[in-house]
Amino acid sequence: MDTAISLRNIGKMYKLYYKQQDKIIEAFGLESLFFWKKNNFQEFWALRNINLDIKKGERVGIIGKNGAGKSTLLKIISGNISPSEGSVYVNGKIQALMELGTGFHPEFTGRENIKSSLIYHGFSPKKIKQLEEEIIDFTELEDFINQPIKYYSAGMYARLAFAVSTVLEPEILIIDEILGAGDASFTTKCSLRMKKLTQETGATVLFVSHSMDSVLEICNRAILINQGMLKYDSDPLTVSKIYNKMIRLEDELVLRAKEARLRKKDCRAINELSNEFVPLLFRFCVDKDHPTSRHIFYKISLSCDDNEIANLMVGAPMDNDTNSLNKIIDGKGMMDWGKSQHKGGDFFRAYQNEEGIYCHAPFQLCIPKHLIAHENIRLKINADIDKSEKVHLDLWIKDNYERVSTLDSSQDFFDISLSPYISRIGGERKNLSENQDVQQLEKENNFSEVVENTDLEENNRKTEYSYEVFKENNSIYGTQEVIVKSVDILDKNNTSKRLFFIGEDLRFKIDLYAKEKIRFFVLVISILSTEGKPIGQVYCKSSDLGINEIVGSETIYAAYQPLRIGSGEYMVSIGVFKHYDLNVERENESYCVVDRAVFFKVTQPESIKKGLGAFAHSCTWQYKDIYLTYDPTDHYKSS
Ligand SMILES: Nc1ncnc2c1ncn2[C@@H]1O[C@H](COP(=O)(O)OP(=O)(O)OP(=O)(O)O)[C@@H](O)[C@H]1O
Repeated sequence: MDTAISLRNIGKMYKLYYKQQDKIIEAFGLESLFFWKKNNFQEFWALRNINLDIKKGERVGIIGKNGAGKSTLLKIISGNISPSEGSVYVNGKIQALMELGTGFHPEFTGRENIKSSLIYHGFSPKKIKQLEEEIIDFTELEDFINQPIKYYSAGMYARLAFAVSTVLEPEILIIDEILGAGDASFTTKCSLRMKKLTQETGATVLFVSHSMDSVLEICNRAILINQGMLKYDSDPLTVSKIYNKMIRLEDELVLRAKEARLRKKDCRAINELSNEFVPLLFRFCVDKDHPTSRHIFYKISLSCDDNEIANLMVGAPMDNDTNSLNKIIDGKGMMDWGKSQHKGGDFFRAYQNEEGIYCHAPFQLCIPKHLIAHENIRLKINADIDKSEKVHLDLWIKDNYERVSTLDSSQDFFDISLSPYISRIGGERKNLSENQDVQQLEKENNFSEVVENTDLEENNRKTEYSYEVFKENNSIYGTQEVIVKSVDILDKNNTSKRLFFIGEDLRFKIDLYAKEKIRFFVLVISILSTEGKPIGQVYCKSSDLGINEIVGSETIYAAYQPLRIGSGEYMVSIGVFKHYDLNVERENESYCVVDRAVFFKVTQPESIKKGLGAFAHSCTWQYKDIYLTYDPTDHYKSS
């Protein structure tokens, strides 16, 4: 039999206790105490519906964002925790290198730890002597081997743990992140050893790492775990491309969400994701207190002009993750959401009588702040509504839930315009958490992150990078006889983008507007680092473009073909000046300057592993009368 691991319908549910003492009470078996409310926890599915077969000799990389469920999966396979549902079949002796600090004694020296591990595994004294030297040799820790390992760095520890585990010739080797602590040359050494192990002894390797390079180097198969589900299973290159694309799309969304909010000189790193979104609190309810039947909900999403901007797979793992922007709110005994379920690959929950004291089934979806006033925001719901009663959809606006729609059983897909409602949230200054349910939840369940204080009015932006936005952000100055009406950043397909690769084509589209006739102006674009350091400046006179006068609207493009600046975040100032003299220090008189209020980001193509530096300069090589022009961006483009 060549199967090493087989997982069928694996799911892992953690009980999240509302109060710490509930956990302790259950752990000590004191549930019978009269004052303890039974079932005082939330069910949190960290993994669900995982089906996976791994053959002997495969080296499988497990990829996914933080909190995706990778470690939970490995712990289930290694037997550290048991699954809540499904079956695990493991064929072979497992060695698991999971967390630093496990397996070794901190007070023992490196050598003593090696010996005790080998003794534990029943090797003869002669074999121990031979393996001890082999391990020390592999770790290159000769100088430290007689020191207690409590003084070891994470990298040193990783070397020792890896070397010991691999000489034990495991049939299945599980490695979770630990090699990340080592340096690049050590990773290569480990990679070779793992390949040897799989080829010579048919060992199977499961490997978790955030480093895509290590996965590509070590593995011959990769799986992508996202929000507790197995999303892709293919060769490492394909899966790493899908993963990188997923990360890039999220990056792009954050950049766009961020851009409408950023003020002059306010160029913090993109790390406060949740600050860029407005939570919308919805609920399902019926005319009575509780539904009399079961109404099934599958997927709920928000879209803007048909682009999905938020989605919630109801019933899928982590659908009630309090750290998520989009989630159902399922306080037990408070809400009427049934348990998370799945059938034939579809996840769902029922809205049913759970005797929740709030008599409804609430959920939250987050909308990027700059889209709150958009005229085409729609809520899409896949559901199976029982015909015995109507289910209402309400949205929390000002101090109340307001009815947005009523869902009846004649359809299973609902497409509801939200714009009339959420534009009113735009005028709302109140903290959503003044909602009584949410307050109660926060109090009882520590769900403080369910809703946050959102200064909605202030973020009620019209469009991205428009004159109105610049003005509201105090990012504009000048006489305004000509104004920068809007700015967009386009790629070579004219798609609006904020995230570019070095060597890609980037074009600024600048819409100008003059109420009265203006005969001459100079357009200047200045790119700066987010610390304010000038990176590059270009300018152009209107007369050079054949513009003899401007009245009304005109569009001017500035193309960077190719973009030569290196990885990083950049801000852009765009100025329309009356004249532009490079030889004077003081600022030239301006019609309109958009000051450091347009942002974009540059990354390098994933296939390029070397750091490309701050600027992709071209150069001409010469040898005697041979001239050879080398443009690095030609190379990046083909990558
Ligand atoms: N003992 C636990 N109790 C409750 N929740 C847990 C527990 N262990 C993990 N979780 C939750 O399960 C989810 C998956 O966690 P896991 O550690 O498997 O993710 P991961 O993909 O390994 O993340 P990372 O890359 O950050 O290590 C997370 O939301 C985590 O908070």
